Amino acid sequence: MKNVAIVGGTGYGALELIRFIEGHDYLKLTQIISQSQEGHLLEEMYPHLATYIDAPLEAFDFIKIRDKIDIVFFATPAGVTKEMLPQFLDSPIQCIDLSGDLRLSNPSDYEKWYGGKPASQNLLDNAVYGLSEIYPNEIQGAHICSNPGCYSTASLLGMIPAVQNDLIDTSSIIIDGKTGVSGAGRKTSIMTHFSETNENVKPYKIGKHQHIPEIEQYLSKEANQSVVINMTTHLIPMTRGLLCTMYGRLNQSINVQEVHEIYQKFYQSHPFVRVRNLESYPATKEVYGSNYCDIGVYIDERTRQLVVISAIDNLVKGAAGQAIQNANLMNGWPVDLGLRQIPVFP
Ligand SMILES: NC(=O)C1=CN([C@@H]2O[C@H](COP(=O)(O)OP(=O)(O)OC[C@H]3O[C@@H](n4cnc5c(N)ncnc54)[C@H](OP(=O)(O)O)[C@@H]3O)[C@@H](O)[C@H]2O)C=CC1
Ligand SMILES: CC(=O)N[C@@H](CCC(=O)OP(=O)(O)O)C(=O)O
Repeated sequence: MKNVAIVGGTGYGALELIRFIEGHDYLKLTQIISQSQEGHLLEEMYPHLATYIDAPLEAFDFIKIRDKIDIVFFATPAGVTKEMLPQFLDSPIQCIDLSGDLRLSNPSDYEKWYGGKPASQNLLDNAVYGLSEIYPNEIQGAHICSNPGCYSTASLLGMIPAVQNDLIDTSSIIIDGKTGVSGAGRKTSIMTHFSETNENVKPYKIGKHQHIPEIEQYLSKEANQSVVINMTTHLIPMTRGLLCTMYGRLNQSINVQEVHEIYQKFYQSHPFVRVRNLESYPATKEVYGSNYCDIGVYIDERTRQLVVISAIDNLVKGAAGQAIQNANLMNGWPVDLGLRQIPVFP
């Protein structure tokens, strides 16, 4: 049994971590850390947790963590772990960061896309990128794991089989992304205000989304050449869910059956990526509350475009679920431990 702490205890990512840790055979939730609600019970804010958590929220105290915790999940906004994590470098505690602080290997990319000073090079060098299905060997035994962004997870799982198999012209990739409001976390804002989100679809962060350089970094790595993408993200009136429709121009004569077979083979040993049958395409409700990424493929014969559709729950495969999956990999446990829930439907 490993003792677990969560930092950022009152946020949405933390709530999902709690849900999965409760059902995990080898993880014991020992400490929930909150900078804003120290001393309070989580059920005061979240009555749905009544009877589950009886210990009060605690302030961050490295010494206390060092003495009793084996794994820390950081469900904090960008800007926090680059300051907090250096003190963990010399300890055996495994750290999993849900934020964007350690995802970009080039510090100048962080300054450009996130703003502010990047994490130290030492910290970046010590972190592995936690895209579970693609980098399981690097994640196994890792000390610090940087969990991917939600759009990055859906996009990379959707496009890596195509670029690794050289199916498309990598300069032609377009990603059309859509997400629900929980992607913005619990804090209130005009952006996610009910009356401005309900019955509305709005593009946001056009050309500026912080996941663009992350997707380019890992598509470039897998394609063995520099890849740039176009991605536009949209906020839609739902609570959870994220769907990316991706386009790339085919660079060879190949039919949809062959592409489908490539995708099926690519993910055959990965229980959380479900490649849909031909002519079946994923929807966010079909993965709601689960750690699945569902992928559908199509070829538009008129335009010779490969179309890949990828759906996840932003809070699960896009955040807390993948973080638990990474904890499983880091510790050599079955990858689906604590994550076997069927999606909630309807
Ligand atoms: N929501 C999503 O779908 C996804 C989120 N992520 C990332 O996961 C992380 C957590 O997201 P989410 O839970 O949705 O966000 P929330 O805003 O819901 O929660 C973040 C929590 O972090 C704590 N916090 C806020 N500011 C600070 C600070 N300056 N120092 C320390 N702690 C702070 C607060 O908890 P407290 O006051 O209790 O400490 C806050 O509730 C973020 O980096 C986010 O970008 C990644 C993928 C998807
Ligand atoms: C609706 C909304 O705002 N969604 C967020 C989701 C990204 C996220 O939370 O990821 P990181 O901050 O960890 O990169 C966004 O698009 O920025």
